[in-house]
Formats: sequence, C-alpha cells, structure tokens
Amino acid sequence: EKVEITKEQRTLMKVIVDAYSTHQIPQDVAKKLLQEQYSADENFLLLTEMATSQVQVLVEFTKNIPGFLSLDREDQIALLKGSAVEAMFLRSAQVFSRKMPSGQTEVLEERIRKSGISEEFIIPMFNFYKSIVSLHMVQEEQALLTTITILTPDRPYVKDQQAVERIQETMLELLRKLCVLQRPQEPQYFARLLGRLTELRTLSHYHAEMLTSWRTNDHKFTPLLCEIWDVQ
Ligand SMILES: CC(C)c1onc(-c2c(Cl)cccc2Cl)c1COc1ccc2c(ccn2Cc2cccc(C(=O)O)c2)c1
Repeated sequence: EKVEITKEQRTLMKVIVDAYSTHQIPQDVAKKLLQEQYSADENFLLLTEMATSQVQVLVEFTKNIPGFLSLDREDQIALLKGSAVEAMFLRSAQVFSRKMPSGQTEVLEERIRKSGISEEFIIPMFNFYKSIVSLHMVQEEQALLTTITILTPDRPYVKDQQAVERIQETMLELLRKLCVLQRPQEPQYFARLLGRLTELRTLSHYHAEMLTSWRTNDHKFTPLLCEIWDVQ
C-alpha cells in the first residue's frame, strides 16, 4: 500500500530526533575513556560515571517525548525505572555503531570487559552489540526504538497501562512507516527491530545479576543509580 508520513508524524519525528541527538554524554566524560589508567576498579568507576551521566541524559530525553509528561507522575517514574537499563544498552550499542572518534570504541569495549562483569554476561552483551551494529540503524530508528522501549506499558507498578499503550502505538506506527520507506527491499526490517526489544529484556535480567555480583564485591554506585535501580 502507498505508505506516507503525515505532517503531524513528521513533526513528532523531528521533536524526538532533536531530543535524542541533543542530549549526549558530556565530552569530558567520553574523553576520560582514553585518559584514565586501566584497572578493574578504575574501569568500574568510569563506567559508573558514564551510567550516571547516561541516566541524566535519558531523563531529559524522556521529558521531551510528546505525551510523556501528561502521564500520571508515578507512572512516569515507573516507566523510567523499568526501562533505564534497556535504554542504556541501546544507547551504548549505538555508541559502538557510530565508531567514536580516536579509537574510543575499542577502549570502551576493553573497559567494559575488564570491569568485574562475569564472562557469562559479557558474551550476551557483546552479541547484542554486534546485532545492533549489524542493523545499521539511522538516527530516526535509534531514537524511535529507544522511545518505544521507554513507553513499554507492562513495566512493574505502571497503573494506567492503557495511557502508555496509546502513546507507544503512535511511535510504533511511525517507526513501521519509516522502516517501509527507508528499506523497501527489506520488508522484515521493522520486525527485526522489534525483535531487538525482546533481546533487551533478557539483557536487563542479566543486568540485575551483574548489579548483585558487583555489590557482593563491595562496589559502590552513585545515589542516582541506586534510586533508578533500587539498590542499596
Ligand atoms: C554502573 C556501571 C558500572 C554500569 O552498570 N551497568 C552498566 C551497563 C553496561 Cl556495562 C552495559 C550496558 C548498559 C549498562 Cl547500564 C554500566 C555502565 O553503563 C554504561 C552507560 C553508558 C554507556 C556505557 C557504554 C557506552 N555508554 C554510552 C556512552 C558512552 C560514551 C559516550 C556516549 C554519548 O552518548 O556520547 C554514550 C556503559
């Protein structure tokens, strides 16, 4: 069928992509990736700083999702807490896709591999990164996929799931059209993107175990991470 983006969908798209591209991790944090010395503890500290910065970036981005601020306030918190890890996996995967300048990507990979995460989580984590990189998503797809992840209605403690579903459906329809228009030769591309959201759920279960094992080894998190991840 003839697929076309309506005027209001184009406006919605612009708002989301602008918000997604505006909020980046401050360059000084990204630069530290190259400077700090290598040790499991130093790597953990750097990753903690990046995760904390990412959560701040994520909160700002989420506030710009049209309709999000009109949701029940407690549901807004429940959506953020429930999606933070998944959104950060997506974001970190996109950082790997865009090949950061001056070899930061390799350094970042090295620091994640040597930060006290057990091998059983490293393998699925980097398989996920590879699967995201192989999709060669454009920014619109990255921004919409992150938005759809945040607007997942069945997160724990969400009261008005219908209200969340309504906004998410708008985003899903827009992403579906974008995929058809961007990749006419790949009719399954939209389904493949949504398949990654299933992988993300699995990773977020692994992540809960990663947190426990870090804490067992007496690693400290920042107050913001403790709040969003319900630790300590
Ligand atoms: C608390 C910390 C040790 C941690 O716990 N789980 C994870 C964790 C892990 Cl180890 C993997 C995936 C998700 C999380 Cl929360 C992490 C490390 O978290 C991050 C967070 C963001 C990350 C990374 C890696 C890359 N990024 C994104 C990034 C880096 C540099 C620049 C930019 C930018 O936008 O310009 C973005 C790690």
